[in-house]
Amino acid sequence: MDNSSSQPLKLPHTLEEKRIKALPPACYYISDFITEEEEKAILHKVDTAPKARWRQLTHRRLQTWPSDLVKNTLLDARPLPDWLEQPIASRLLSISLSESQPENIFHDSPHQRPNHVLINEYPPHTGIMPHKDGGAYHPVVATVSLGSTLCLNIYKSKEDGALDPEPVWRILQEPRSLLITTADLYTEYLHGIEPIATDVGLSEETIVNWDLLRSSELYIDGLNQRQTRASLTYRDVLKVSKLGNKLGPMFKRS
Ligand SMILES: O=C(O)CCC(=O)C(=O)O
Ligand SMILES: [Fe+2]
Repeated sequence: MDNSSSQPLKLPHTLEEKRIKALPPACYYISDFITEEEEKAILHKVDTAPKARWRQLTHRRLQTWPSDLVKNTLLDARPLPDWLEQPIASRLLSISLSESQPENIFHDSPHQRPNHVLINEYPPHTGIMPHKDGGAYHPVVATVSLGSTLCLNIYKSKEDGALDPEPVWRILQEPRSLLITTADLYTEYLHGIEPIATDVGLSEETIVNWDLLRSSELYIDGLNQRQTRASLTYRDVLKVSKLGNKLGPMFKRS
């Protein structure tokens, strides 16, 4: 493969260097987490997965690896396939929290690593309603974006429980970036993606990770024209069924 076009990755030594300071602790944004070649190879794997792997929703389609959850439980306890393990999961686990905390971001999760990947595909005009991820996962969410930039909105529930339709914060996610959200952002706030073709009003004032972007100059007109974006969401499912290992091949999906 021709690697001449790709820049070598400059990964940070610690996540702390890439913390989004305007957000409650702690969220991190690494603009160049994978190379263009790695992005291409992963997109190829996503696109060529067996048809039965896809679940088609009204607008969005998704894959789950190694499988869907049943009653918040992972029944299929097989490890992630190699193309989801390398380079993303291993790289994720190789970065320390900070100079004084050599542990990685999954060090205090039950399996000390992500055991589940959700792949979502968003053509332009496609989003995801504001939601919380719920109790099935350890509250660390690592999302790698492929193919296109788009804006993730963070919302707060009002006193009466209704959703405040104005996002409190907006995070821009570039292709090949990694976004990690944890703690309060996971449990107290909602997140969603607007079903639009162009993100508008982008600026240093409105985008909390503006200073961490790879190419903020692309958005100085305040606009981002979306292409199809795929996201890989890595999480640790708390409950893994022991029975899962014993299920016969009939129950297993390739
Ligand atoms: O695609 C994303 O970045 C968000 C996906 C998400 O929030 C979810 O699937 O729960
Ligand atoms: Fe979510």
